[in-house]
Amino acid sequence: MAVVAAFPCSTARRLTATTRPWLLCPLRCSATSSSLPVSAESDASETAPSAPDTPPPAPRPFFPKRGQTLELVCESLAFKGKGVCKAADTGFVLMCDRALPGERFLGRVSKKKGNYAEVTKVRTISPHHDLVEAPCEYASDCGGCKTQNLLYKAQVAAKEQQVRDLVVHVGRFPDQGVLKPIVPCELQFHYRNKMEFSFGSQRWRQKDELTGELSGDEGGYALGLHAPGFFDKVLHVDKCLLQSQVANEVLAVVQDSWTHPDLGLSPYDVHSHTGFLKHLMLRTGRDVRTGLLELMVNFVTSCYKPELLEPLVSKISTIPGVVSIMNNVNSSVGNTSVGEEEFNLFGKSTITEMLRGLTFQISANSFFQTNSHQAEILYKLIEDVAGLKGDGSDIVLDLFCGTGTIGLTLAKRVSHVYGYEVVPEAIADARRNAELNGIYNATFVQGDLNKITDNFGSDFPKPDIVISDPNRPGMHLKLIKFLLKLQAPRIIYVSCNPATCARDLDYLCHGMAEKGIRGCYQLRSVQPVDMFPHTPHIECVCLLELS
Ligand SMILES: C[S@@+](CC[C@H](N)C(=O)[O-])C[C@H]1O[C@@H](n2cnc3c(N)ncnc32)[C@H](O)[C@@H]1O
Repeated sequence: MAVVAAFPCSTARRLTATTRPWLLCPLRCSATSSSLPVSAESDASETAPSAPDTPPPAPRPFFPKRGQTLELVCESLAFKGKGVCKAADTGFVLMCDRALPGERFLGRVSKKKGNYAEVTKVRTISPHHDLVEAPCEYASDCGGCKTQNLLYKAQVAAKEQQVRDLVVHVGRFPDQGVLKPIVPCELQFHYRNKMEFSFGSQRWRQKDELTGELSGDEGGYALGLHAPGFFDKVLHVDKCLLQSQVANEVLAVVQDSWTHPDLGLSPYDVHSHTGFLKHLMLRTGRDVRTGLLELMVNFVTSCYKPELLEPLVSKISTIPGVVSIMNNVNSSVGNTSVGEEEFNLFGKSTITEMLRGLTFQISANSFFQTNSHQAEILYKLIEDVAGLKGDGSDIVLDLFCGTGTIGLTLAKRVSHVYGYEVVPEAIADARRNAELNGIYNATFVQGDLNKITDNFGSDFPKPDIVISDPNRPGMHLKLIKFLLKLQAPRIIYVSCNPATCARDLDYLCHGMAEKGIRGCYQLRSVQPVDMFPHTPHIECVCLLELS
């Protein structure tokens, strides 16, 4: 089915009605879909199935009103894990947060957005297919794990379907031939190597699980995760099933101690800009020699007062596995966890992680793939499609290289890697990681790939392989034009947003007639990978070859 609203128009560069007529001609709703104003009586003739050879009735125009209540059935999952529902006999799409495939519910129209509307769930009438009990007690509140109560097999099937819909409808590729089955994640819990919790002056909890309405609790200070959509409201959590056991131990110790009046610790208040503790970041790595987990604890505070942290540091440092305690001091009013200054309070100031036989040193603020187990698999898939010649002569261009991990894992079997990345600290990490692993054929350059000039490309030879791993907005048109001119034999497009990925694949393969841009690549494969079970995120590795 066409997931019309999987890619809201505001984020689309070129998904307009003129170039994407299916946006305005959504498919007929499926037999499972129903949406009747609850006050209206069902008209049997509207829902009766058609005789097999009678042509389908024309979709009926539908203009839902804000505040209108509809009975809906969720058909699939789309953008940001929202449930896709259709108004009966109209094909009109309504998106609902926390609706899961097969769920029948009452939804109230909260927003109208061009060719689709958003609804807020009011009440579940009958639950979704593949219902399981969410193991985490906070699953319905915290917003991180939107699909924990959906059987994992169904989660990955929904992700695969989402990629298929986007590749077909946004990318304009045939349904058959390019899409490979999704690679599930073996570890469905405890897979995240980094979590950031916030301190708050009040505990919030969801008053209404369905509408997400919050209420303040008298229970005192909070340490936990932000309520979905709120920068200033913290939901208190004692543990998170996505992080390692040792990280949960540390969280429990901090929770037990930090509010004790004798310690004089106060949470930072984002409105009054007073208070000390801003965030608690927990990063898990592995000792390169023993392979055992090692943990970095990073307190982000509004000023430098190590004496205030001392009682917590002495407790936490005794937990086996804790090898580093850091303090990032961030005196700005912003909510970021990166400090202007960083201090080491205990142990080392970096931890390590291994990927594809290389060692990476990770500091409190380094970017690193957050699921190390699945990153290993992702990078192996990248290497498999890279089609290295085997004689060490390949030139690799690693765009959006972050700390250089993808390029570095290929470096020992190629002639040279050129990496480009906008964040200076990530480039510094990439250079350090190269040295740490004895790699001297990798050059990392800081630069903004959204602002390339005609000169771009003069500093490196023509690559045999381009790897492009942009963040969610995808590639800038300037960069796409550059790649079409460069004509490298292969492009491996690694994406964390299948919608912008499908759009960019379309440009690279089919061009853009209205701008006189000709595509010159063939899409060979799209490999979805589940890096983050229970969340809406989907990663894809796509192989393009010069036509
Ligand atoms: C999805 S991450 C990929 C990181 C790396 N390839 C990896 O596997 O660890 C995207 C990277 O693109 C960088 N980035 C975002 N916008 C950029 C831009 N305009 N120019 C260059 N790099 C950018 C981000 O800082 C981030 O490191």
